[in-house]
Amino acid sequence: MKSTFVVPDGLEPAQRRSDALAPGDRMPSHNPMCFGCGPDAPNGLHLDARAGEGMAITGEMLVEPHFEGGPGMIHGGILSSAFDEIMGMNVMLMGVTAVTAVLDVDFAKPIQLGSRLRFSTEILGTQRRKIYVRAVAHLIDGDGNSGGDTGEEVGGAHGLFIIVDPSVHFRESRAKSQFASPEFGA
Ligand SMILES: CCCCCCCCCC(=O)SCCNC(=O)CCNC(=O)[C@H](O)C(C)(C)COP(=O)(O)OP(=O)(O)OC[C@H]1O[C@@H](n2cnc3c(N)ncnc32)[C@H](O)[C@@H]1OP(=O)(O)O
Repeated sequence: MKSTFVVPDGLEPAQRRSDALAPGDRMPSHNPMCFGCGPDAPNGLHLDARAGEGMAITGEMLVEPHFEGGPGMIHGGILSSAFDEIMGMNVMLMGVTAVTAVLDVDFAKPIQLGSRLRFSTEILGTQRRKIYVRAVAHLIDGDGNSGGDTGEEVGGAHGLFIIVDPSVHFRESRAKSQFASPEFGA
């Protein structure tokens, strides 16, 4: 992966919450209207994420016709959103609420509409409230085999996430959401 993002030395290892999902379990959406993972978001990415081993998760996404940027190609903002979402879901393995402070994307190869993408992401470590995450995206084989990262690597990303108190961070915005959850102070 080509990147200028700097991951500091000496990170603390991230801790998986004791009741985290088992490897292979589907990661629940944190908000049904979320553009990235929400099942009810009408034009959303509908990322399907699964818990992995250790501090890793995976996800899959179909590149829909309405994700178009250049003719026949994925829009760069869509791929960025997918990386943001899948890395944000990765952080949920820790049982904390964190928001993206920095997103660094390597658009390694053009991605055509109709492709299926497989994302693999892992938490690299933490430093105080900061969580460092890395992800890659591969094409899933044309035969529909999604069992591994066997297709071409088409992108990569790093994310810096900052742990927040959800009852404070979403205090003013939550009234604008169709989704009300006690976790977000509703
Ligand atoms: C609800 C669950 C969601 C789960 C999945 C969601 C997936 C999608 C995730 C998103 O897209 S979230 C939406 C996009 N992100 C935002 O809207 C965040 C907007 N920014 C903020 O709200 C604040 O800037 C932020 C909470 C990120 C930081 O503000 P704070 O005042 O809480 O942090 P502070 O300034 O005290 O900095 C804490 C540490 O982070 C560092 N930091 C903060 N922003 C940084 C930055 N931009 N670059 C580098 N470092 C940064 C800062 O230097 C410091 O490091 P040290 O511990 O070493 O002192």
